[in-house]
Amino acid sequence: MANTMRKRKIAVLGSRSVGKSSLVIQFIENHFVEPYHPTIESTFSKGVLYKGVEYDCDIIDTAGQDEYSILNSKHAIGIHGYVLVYSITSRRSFDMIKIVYDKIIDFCGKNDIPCVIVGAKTDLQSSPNSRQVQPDEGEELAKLNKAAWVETSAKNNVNVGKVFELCLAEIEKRSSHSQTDQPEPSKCIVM
Ligand SMILES: Nc1nc2c(ncn2[C@@H]2O[C@H](COP(=O)(O)OP(=O)(O)OP(=O)(O)O)[C@@H](O)[C@H]2O)c(=O)[nH]1
Repeated sequence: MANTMRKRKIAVLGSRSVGKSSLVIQFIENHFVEPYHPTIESTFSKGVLYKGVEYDCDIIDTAGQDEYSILNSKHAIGIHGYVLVYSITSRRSFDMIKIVYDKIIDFCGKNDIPCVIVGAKTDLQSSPNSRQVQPDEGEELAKLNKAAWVETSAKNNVNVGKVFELCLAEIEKRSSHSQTDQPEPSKCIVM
């Protein structure tokens, strides 16, 4: 029988401890992990039915980045879409999104990429003064970068599935003109 599932590779990036693994694990395994275990790198696979099409998604949960991290080429080459995560309780992690986004754009030599910007840990906003990034700031950044945006709580399982649906939508929006399932090759040369 022919394999009709479309393969899509999605990389999840952002600062340390913003909730990348928790988001991915809630999506894949439907539970929340309270203790913090720094990620080295893990890849998860899941079949996702979106708009009547079955996608075989590889989701790459990366180690947290900082200003000085060099973008790993395997997080840019062969990747169809990106999930860039900040915590709504950390202004610094929000600022990091712009840095990581620009690194990907530079590496890929494109004007924009299929991307969802995610404001994580919304359940913490009930504690006084814990929200450092307002929803309209997230939305504005996404608009500027032609990306989708959503706020989530992995803890309460809010909007977790939506992140990956939005990512598939961003991927499909850009690939609708080409019939290929391969991401566009990077235009840069790695010396
Ligand atoms: N309250 C709350 N805590 C969360 C949420 N998501 C993650 N956390 C907590 O935040 C901490 C870090 O979460 P991780 O998912 O490990 O973060 P990460 O971005 O994968 O971290 P690195 O592996 O260092 O890159 C853990 O203690 C989680 O339990 C959330 O939605 N709400």
